[in-house]
Amino acid sequence: MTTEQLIAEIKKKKSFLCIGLDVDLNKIPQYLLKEDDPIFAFNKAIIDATHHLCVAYKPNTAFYEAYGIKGWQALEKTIKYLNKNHPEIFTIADAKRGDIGNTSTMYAKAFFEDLGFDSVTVAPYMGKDSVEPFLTFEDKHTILLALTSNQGAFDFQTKTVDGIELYKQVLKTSKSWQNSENLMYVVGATKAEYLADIRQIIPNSFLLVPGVGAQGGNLQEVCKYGMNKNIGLLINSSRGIIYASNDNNFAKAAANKALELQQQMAELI
Ligand SMILES: O=c1ccn([C@@H]2O[C@H](COP(=O)(O)O)[C@@H](O)[C@H]2O)c(=O)[nH]1
Repeated sequence: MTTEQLIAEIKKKKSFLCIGLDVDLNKIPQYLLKEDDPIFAFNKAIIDATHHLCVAYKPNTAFYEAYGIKGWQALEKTIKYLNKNHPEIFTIADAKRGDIGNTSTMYAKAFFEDLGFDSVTVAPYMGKDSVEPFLTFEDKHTILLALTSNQGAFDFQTKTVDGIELYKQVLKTSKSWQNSENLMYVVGATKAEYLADIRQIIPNSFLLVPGVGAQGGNLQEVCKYGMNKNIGLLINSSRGIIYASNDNNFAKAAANKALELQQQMAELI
């Protein structure tokens, strides 16, 4: 998907909501465990109930890898279902990859070509040659971790190196990489006070912002400092939406939570 198509979808739906599909078999309604593929059955119900309210879905691959081959098959079925039935929706494999160049190329092929995701999250720690292989894929997006939502972000990301905070160095340096127009960045909703500085460095890039909902990030704060002329934000909520209830009405409860966020977004656009 191109960035222009993503922007058009945001404007059409008046939503920049990304729903995280982080499926934990201990948290889903227990009757689904009787299905052949409970993870896919859960995802399908959530997608069917919420697709008109969001512009992106983000399965975190950890929640699939944890269930071995069955988990990976459920991930594959989920992305194929999305691409077939909702090609207008932006898909994010939250996999946080990145390695030496030839290995990164294989990661990129796995997520972009084999599975068919629009984007993948990548860690910047190994530098330019670990990220550039992802950037060579046309109309695919690499979402680089910049300033993450967790407490550990303060261990390294905000430390000063050569007179500049490391997360700012990641933003500045990555702009010089080949095909950097295919970059987006992760900034945690819990770090909203950093967004004005971040927008000075990358005014036009899209930001994936996790941390609204279960982690306590504030949607209005994020929008105040992080929104740009094209909105430029994908706000993710995972547990806060998909586990709104774990009874027979879980999909409806998820849709109600998604609607609450979408309505708040519509007022901010
Ligand atoms: O900085 C980051 C980067 C990624 N995540 C991921 O986003 C979701 C958040 O889930 P919630 O249930 O809405 O808290 C999850 O997959 C994280 O691994 C993040 O939280 N922060």
